[in-house]
Amino acid sequence: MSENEIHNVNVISQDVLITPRELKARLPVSDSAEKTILSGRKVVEDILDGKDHRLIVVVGPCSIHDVKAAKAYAEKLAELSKKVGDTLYLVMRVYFEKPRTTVGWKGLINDPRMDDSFHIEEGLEVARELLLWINELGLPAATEALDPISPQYLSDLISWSAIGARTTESQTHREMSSGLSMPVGFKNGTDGGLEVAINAMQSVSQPHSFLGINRQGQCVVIRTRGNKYGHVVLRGGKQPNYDSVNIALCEKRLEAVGERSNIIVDCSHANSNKDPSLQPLVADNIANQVLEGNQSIVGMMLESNIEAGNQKIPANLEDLKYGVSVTDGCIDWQTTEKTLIDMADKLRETLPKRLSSK
Ligand SMILES: O=C[C@H](O)[C@H](O)COP(=O)(O)O
Ligand SMILES: C=C(OP(=O)(O)O)C(=O)O
Repeated sequence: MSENEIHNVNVISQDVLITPRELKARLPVSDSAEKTILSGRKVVEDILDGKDHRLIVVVGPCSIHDVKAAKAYAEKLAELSKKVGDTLYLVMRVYFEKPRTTVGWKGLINDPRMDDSFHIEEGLEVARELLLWINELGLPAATEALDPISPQYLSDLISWSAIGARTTESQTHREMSSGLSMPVGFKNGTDGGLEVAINAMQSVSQPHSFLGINRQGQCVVIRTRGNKYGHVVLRGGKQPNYDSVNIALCEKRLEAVGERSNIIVDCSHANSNKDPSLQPLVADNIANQVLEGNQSIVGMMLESNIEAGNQKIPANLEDLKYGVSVTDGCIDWQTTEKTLIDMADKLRETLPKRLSSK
């Protein structure tokens, strides 16, 4: 029997990729980017440790598809950060990898030209260049860690990572998270199940040994220390789960397993019934819960872009509308700015007091 009959039956081809070391040598971390990354991780850790009174706000496009628009968005967010930074710590959502319910465009790394040509090496390079640029602007970056190999190429530039609702239960993602250098938020499951996120937190805080790649691109056994900065991100399921009852249930579950009560609320996805225009209402509800004395909400997430809504990827890419999401619908810039300024104004006096009573 020839080897071809039992090997790679469904594989068409394999392309050797640039190594993480080569890509990093081509696009090294500059001093100013490093400063942003170190301080970004430190502030997020301090908030999770109850040492910084601010709320973490992960805000930005559902996915990045246009680098020019992403940079224009980042410039606006960096300006806004100066206005609300005493109360809200803004981290830009820079999501390059999209987990799909069935099939669809999987993001800028997988298919940077958005034409099913899947130039993944180009995608990694474009992603790294953009992350460097955003960090050099002084804005920390957040992303979803979906592919277990891509962090070797990019995660040195990330200050906060999410594990998505579709992968929180996956052992591979928990192992990877146990070795990531930044705090990691675990979404509840798409059905609303909280246990998967609670279990994930318990798993990632422990050391793991698993298969991965090193900087030279070799297959290695990675042995990790465990990540002490896992936390829950409530994103809703069959129903929204940002209300005070669901927050209290989550607090009780965390307490029962001996985990710190740190909760980020995703105002989008099932918490807004996938209607982006509802996100400011969810954000306002969160602000009210904090005003009323909630101690465990440490942040929130908003899907926001330059323009509102979303668009299908057109056959002719020249027909793409500038600044509009090609995945989930987003709120526009004006709404984002108003939502965050209102929230900061509302919480400016309360948040520092909350810290002293924690
Ligand atoms: O945030 C993005 C989407 O909700 C997620 O990637 C699933 O998208 P889909 O259901 O359109 O595939
Ligand atoms: C896919 C996302 O969210 P979730 O995993 O909650 O569906 C996302 O935030 O882009």
